[in-house]
Amino acid sequence: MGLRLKKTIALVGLMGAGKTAVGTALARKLNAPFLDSDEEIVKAANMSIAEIFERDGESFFRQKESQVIARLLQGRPAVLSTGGGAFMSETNRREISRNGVAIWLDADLDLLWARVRHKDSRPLLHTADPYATLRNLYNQRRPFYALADLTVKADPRYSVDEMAGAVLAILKTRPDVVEAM
Ligand SMILES: Nc1ncnc2c1ncn2[C@@H]1O[C@H](COP(=O)(O)OP(=O)(O)OP(=O)(O)O)[C@@H](O)[C@H]1O
Ligand SMILES: O=C(O)C1=C[C@@H](O)[C@@H](O)[C@H](O)C1
Ligand SMILES: [Mg+2]
Repeated sequence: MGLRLKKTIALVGLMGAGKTAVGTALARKLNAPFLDSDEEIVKAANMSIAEIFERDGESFFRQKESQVIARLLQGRPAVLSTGGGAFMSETNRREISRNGVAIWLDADLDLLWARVRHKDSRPLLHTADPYATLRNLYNQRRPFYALADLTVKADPRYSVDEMAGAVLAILKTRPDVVEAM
């Protein structure tokens, strides 16, 4: 039995939650397009996110991020992986709820840290104590992520594909988002 996506699913959560990895697997399961706001910004600017932060600053990045998210939400229903900070913006939250459904991939701090610690592609973690920075972001941002329509708790034992399956199981309880065909 196939499933048809009726609205765009926006995945939200901190760096390392799996928005990109799980989103890619979920889109495959739903036979839907996969979009990643970070990736779209990188393509349009022809620069990495770290380079954009360095050259133009975070607030410029946030403006571009809002524009890209608004544009991507206008297309046909898709799985949209958002940047880790996108859901902090009230404008972005409103756009997402008007046009789609937000799902928080909720991973514990230690799991997030295990996944991001060896990569230097995340400019916000270019600090003297990146673990403390991640912990601060985790504490500041959880109340905002909790505003998402749905939450899927990440289990450290899950593979990417199993986590995508857990998201799909929750989506099946939402006939306004997916329908059997
Ligand atoms: N069960 C799992 N769920 C999600 N990611 C997993 C899992 N197991 C391993 N990973 C790995 O953890 C990393 C998650 O990072 P990913 O880039 O998907 O996060 P993100 O939420 O998109 O972060 P960012 O906000 O920085 O873009 C990937 O390298 C992924 O392969
Ligand atoms: O958590 C954040 O604020 C960010 C997460 C990444 O997805 C990128 O959007 C960027 O590195 C900022
Ligand atoms: Mg990502």
